[in-house]
Amino acid sequence: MTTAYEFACERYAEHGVDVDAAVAAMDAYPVSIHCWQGDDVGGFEGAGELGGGLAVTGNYPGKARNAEELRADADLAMSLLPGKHRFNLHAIYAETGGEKVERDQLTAEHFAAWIDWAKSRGVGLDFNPSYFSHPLAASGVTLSHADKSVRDFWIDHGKACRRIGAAMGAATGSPCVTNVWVPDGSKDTPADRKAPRERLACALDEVFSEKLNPKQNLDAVESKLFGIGAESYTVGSHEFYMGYAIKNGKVLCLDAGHFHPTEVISDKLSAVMQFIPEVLLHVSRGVRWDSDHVVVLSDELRAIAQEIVRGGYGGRVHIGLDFFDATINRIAAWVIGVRSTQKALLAALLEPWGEVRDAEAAGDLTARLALMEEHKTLPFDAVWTHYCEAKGVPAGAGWLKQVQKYEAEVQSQRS
Ligand SMILES: C[C@H](O)[C@H](O)[C@@H](O)C(=O)CO
Ligand SMILES: [Mn+2]
Repeated sequence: MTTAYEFACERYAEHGVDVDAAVAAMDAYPVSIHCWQGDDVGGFEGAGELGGGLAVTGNYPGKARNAEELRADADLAMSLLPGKHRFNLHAIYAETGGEKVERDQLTAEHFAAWIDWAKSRGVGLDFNPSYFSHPLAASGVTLSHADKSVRDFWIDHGKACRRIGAAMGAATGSPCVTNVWVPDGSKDTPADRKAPRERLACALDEVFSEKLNPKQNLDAVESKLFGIGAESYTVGSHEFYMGYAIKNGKVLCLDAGHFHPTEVISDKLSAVMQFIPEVLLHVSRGVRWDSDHVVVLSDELRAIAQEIVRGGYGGRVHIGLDFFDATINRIAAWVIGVRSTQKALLAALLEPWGEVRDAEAAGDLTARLALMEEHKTLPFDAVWTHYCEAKGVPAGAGWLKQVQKYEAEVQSQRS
C-alpha cells in the first residue's frame, strides 16, 4: 500500500520537486522565538506598566513570573517544534539576583543563566535593548530625546546591550542579532520633524561606535509607522532606518505589523535585498493595526516564506517572531506561531516555482495563474507529518494535549 508520504512524493515529483531535499532544507531556517510572548512583555525588573505604546490584551492565567518559569515554558514549547530554533531576549529579562541594576549598567553576567540554558540546549540567542517601560522612557522619547542626559542614558543602554549580544554570540557559537527599536514619536503633529531624526541618527552612531565581531553580534534596526501615543510622527520611520541601514551596513528589521495595513513585507523583501546585506524579519500579524496577534498560516505568511525561498535569501534573512497575546495559553501561542511559520517555509520549499516562473517568462499569464492555484492543493500535509515525525514531535494537534497537561499541572499553580 502506498503511504500518504509516498503519494505526496510522487505528486510533487510530477512537478519536478524533490521532497526529501525540501525537507532537509528546513534545517537552514531556525525561527527566533521571542521570550516576551511568555509573560506579556513584563520582564523581571518589576518596572510596572508596559510602555512604549505597546499593548497586550487579555489575562489568561498561568503566565511565567520569573526566569525559571519562562525557561521551563520555553522548553516545553521547543519540545513541540520540529528542528532547532533560537531564543530572543529583551534587556528587561536580565537576572540581577534581586539587586536594582540600571539598564545602562547591564552586563552579560546578568544573562549568565540564559546563556547556560541556551548552550545546554544547543540554541542560539538573539537580543534587544529595551527602550520602554522605564521612567526615562515615560515621555515616549529615548534615543532622540532633546535632553542630552536622557539621550546618553539610552545610548549607554544600547552600548551595553551590544556587548551582551556579543557575549551571547561568543558563548553559543552563533551570531546574536541585537535589534534596536525605539518608540520615539509624537502624539500630535510635530513642529520640528528634522531635529529628532538628526538626534536619533547621531545617537545610533554612538550606540554602534564600538567595533564588535560580526561573528558574535549583528546590529539590526527596526522601523515603525506609528504607535499608541505616537500616532502623528515616528522618528524611526521606514525611510529613516532603510537609509541608516544602507549607509552603515546594518541589518534592517522588517516587522510585519509596522507598515500601513495595505502594505506587506513579502513585497518589500526583494526590494530591500537589492541594497541591504541582511534582513531580520519580525513575523507578526496585525489585525487592523499593529495588534501583534499570534501568527497563523495566512496568505501573507506564505508569501513571506515564498519570497525568502524564491529569492534564495535563506542565508541573509533572520526569521524572528514578534507577537503577544494574553487571551490564550502563552506556550500554545508560541507553538502555533512557530509551527505556522515552519509550515509556510516548508510549503515554500516544496513549491514548484520553476514552472510558474517559466510560464511568466514566456508571457503565458493564464498558465501562471492556473499553476499557482493548482500548487495550493498539492499534498503538503503528508510532507509536514513526515517532517514532524522525523524530528520526533507531534505532527497534528497532539502537541496541544501536552500543553493542556502542563497547564493543569504547572501553570494553573501560578497565582
Ligand atoms: C517588544 C516589541 O514588540 C519589540 O521590541 C519591537 O520589535 C516592536 O515591534 C515594537 O512594536
Ligand atoms: Mn517588532
